Amino acid sequence: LNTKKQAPTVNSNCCSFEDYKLTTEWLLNQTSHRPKVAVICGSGLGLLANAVNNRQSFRYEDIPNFPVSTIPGHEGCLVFGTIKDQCCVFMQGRVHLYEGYSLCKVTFPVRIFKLLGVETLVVTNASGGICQDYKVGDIMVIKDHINLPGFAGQHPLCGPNDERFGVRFPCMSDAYSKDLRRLALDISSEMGCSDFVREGVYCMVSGPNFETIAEARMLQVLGCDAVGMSTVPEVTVAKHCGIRVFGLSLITNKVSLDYSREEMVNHEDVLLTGKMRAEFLQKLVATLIIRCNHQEQ
Ligand SMILES: O=P(O)(O)O[C@@H]1C[C@H](O)[C@@H](CO)O1
Ligand code: HPA
Repeated sequence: LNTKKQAPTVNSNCCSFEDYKLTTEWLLNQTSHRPKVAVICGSGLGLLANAVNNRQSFRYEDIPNFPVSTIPGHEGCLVFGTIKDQCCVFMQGRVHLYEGYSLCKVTFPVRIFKLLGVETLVVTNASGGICQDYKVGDIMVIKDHINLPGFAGQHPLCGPNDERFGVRFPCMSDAYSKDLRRLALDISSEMGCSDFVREGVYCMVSGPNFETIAEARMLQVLGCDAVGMSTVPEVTVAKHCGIRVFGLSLITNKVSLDYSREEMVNHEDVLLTGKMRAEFLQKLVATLIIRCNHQEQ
């Protein structure tokens, strides 16, 4: 009698191991770069990849199985190259749940990075500041996150677990590397920029609308310092498969917590703030990449 339980077919597990393998092999055949660090660039932050030398770039639509960005500020290019002697790969733009992608597709690139041999993932995003001390243009080193869609079952690891990537019940209490957080704060201080670099908790909402005031107040009570529409699924999948994670969130707007406030947030302003902090962010990420291997894992 076969007692092995039949795994349910669920939407969230739309990619098979063969899909991941096919994409990885395609990339390995196209490039001789073998990155150890991957960077995901958030809204308006694709210019972080400008630090890369010996570039080789692929459009997402040309990579088999790769999800394609549909949002302005997400160029949709996978850029391989080097920063000093560190081989790295940058995603210029990501895809989001609200674009209609399953979380399996949203996190597809992370598992490709794993199979390519990536050991460290740097995630970046644009977010709204909930913490009252935060100002537009501040950079928040992500200390921890709240997976709000995950509470409602929108979780990238729902569905049959593939042990080739990780365990069924991964620990998330140390999702963001303490060593890399400390390194980023040291680099910021060396650059004389500590006054606008903070550490805090990022909360993911599904979007695409920005928060109502009542929702923003609820997030404040929950302990969120910043709110955005990405990152958490990628971090969860990276941590599941043993990739070390570091996260940066650019505060592009202050979230309204007050009914008398008349400012309205929009995506164009989010992208503009990215441009304002481009130079600093690029230097911070590049220096972190150069120095990250000298840190304990
Ligand atoms: O990809 P990220 O999280 O940086 O994008 C943020 C959240 C929304 O996608 C968009 C709103 O302006 O920017
Ligand atoms: O205020 C925001 N809310 C959610 N996502 C965001 N991304 C940039 N700003 C915001």
